[in-house]
Amino acid sequence: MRPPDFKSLDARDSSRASWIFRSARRLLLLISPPTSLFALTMGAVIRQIWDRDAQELWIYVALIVGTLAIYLLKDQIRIYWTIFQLNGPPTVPLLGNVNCLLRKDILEVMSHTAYKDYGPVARFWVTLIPYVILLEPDDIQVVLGSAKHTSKIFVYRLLDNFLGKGLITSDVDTWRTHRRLLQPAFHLHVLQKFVGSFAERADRLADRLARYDNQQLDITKFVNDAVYEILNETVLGVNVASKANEDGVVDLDDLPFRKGQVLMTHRLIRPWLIFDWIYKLTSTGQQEKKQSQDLSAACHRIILEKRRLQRDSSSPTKKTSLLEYMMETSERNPEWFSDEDIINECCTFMLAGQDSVGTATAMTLFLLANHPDWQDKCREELDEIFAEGETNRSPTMQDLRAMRWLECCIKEALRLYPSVPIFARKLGEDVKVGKHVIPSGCGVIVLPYSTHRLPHHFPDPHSFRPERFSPENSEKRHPYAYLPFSAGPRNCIGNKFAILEMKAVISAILRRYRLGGVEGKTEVRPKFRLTVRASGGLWLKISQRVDAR
Ligand code: HEM
Repeated sequence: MRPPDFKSLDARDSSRASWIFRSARRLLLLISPPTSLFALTMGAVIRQIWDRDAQELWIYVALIVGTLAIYLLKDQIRIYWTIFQLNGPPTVPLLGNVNCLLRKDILEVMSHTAYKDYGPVARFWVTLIPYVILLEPDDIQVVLGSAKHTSKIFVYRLLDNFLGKGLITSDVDTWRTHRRLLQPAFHLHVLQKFVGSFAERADRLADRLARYDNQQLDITKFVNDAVYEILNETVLGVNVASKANEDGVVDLDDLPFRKGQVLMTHRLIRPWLIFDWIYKLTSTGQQEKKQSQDLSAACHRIILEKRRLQRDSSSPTKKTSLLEYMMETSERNPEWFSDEDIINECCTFMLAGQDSVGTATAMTLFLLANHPDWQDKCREELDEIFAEGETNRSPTMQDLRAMRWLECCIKEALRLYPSVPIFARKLGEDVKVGKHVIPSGCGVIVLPYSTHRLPHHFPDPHSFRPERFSPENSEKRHPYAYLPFSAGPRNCIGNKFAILEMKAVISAILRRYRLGGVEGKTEVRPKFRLTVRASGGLWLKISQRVDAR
């Protein structure tokens, strides 16, 4: 069928068309200049078509579609333009650089060669989506330090099932509201209530180690058990002691928070699984969905039980966990914080606070075992805090805060082996870093594992030197050079919680045991995961102190 002959439109239609174009032009001039300019050009083109021969119609249609496509994709085009000017690892068709995540030496590349090979601003392709990697603290500060760049990149969506739609993965608007509501729960005066639980579970761990006196052991599992018990008590308010059998062995297997598995890399190296509707059809997808449903159901059961207890109790029950704090927040702000939000945030805390703290605590113990001078320094500090005869005294908040050398050792362990070796943001506006302008909408990756080992910020970067974190040495450092907990408005909300908890666990062990290295197992063999792991475990030898405090 022939297209209509526009020239045959009658005069009445033509004058109505002119009136419509004139009015539209006036209206557009009131809107923003670039949009108006674009729309006016398009209007002029359409007007031309209106007056043209039918044969030329298709050329104009093609021109319009092309211009429209460029206009709609202009942000993507700018991102690709920037990316092609940056260096980065060699790519593989379709996968981009995702295969790098599977390299055994990926952490070694991050810590030893990435900066030398690609410079402070590099590019990284996750399938067909390009990202910019920033390694220098000055550049990182521009992004992390600003409230304009608090969005997360799409990859975080792949964590939804595992972490729940809580603070880590939620969109900016939800995140802002929830962060404001939950921040007070992590103030020191609230954390103070958890110190008893930290100390009690740490003591139980120290008791459990007694049967390994003068033996070698992989400390990882012991520490992970203690951390899991602490989270059950402090986040969910589960009475862990009531779940111990006659031998003191705690059984928390009825709760599913330990069985979680992060399947992000599994999906990234199979790009078709990035699409939720395909992933949900696979057995892994269904398994992950079931896991997420189990976590939600467990939290829901606990909430109902707590509500029942509150109803049945004549006097107001004392809040002893983050869950109870969140229930109260929800009662006060039902329109902003629902039961579903409580469940999501509970799952997030349970999972975000598990391996991160477990790895950092085990790494610190391992490094102390292999650096006896620092172990002695920490022990002397503990001997000053706990007088003779105070062997059974649990630490108070003041005691924990007075463990300054121990804090330096924990910080140094987190510098060398940051539990979270990678995280990312999406830019909310253009950002200038060095000679490059990174366009708004582009994803930016931060690698603490690389930045923490830049020799111009941390001289002798691969050595364990906790004195770097003494107040006088820290003062001179760039505030964004050290990022184990990220930084800026979307940093780790559990930062102080984690440091206090680690101090409680490590000090309980150092008060009762001397730690030594195990021949042939004195090096950490770090493995890249969402949270760093140690391949082959973290081995040390423990012996009871005769002069325990
Ligand atoms: C050594 C222990 C820990 C380390 C190294 C660590 C590290 C981090 C890092 C790097 C982030 C930023 C992630 C990102 O931007 O994608 C983060 C966020 C977060 N962490 Fe931690 N974390 C630790 C312990 C904890 C604990 C104990 C909890 C809770 C009980 C927790 C809860 C969270 C939450 C909820 C966020 C999201 C914060 C937000 O976006 O507002 N973390 N953590």
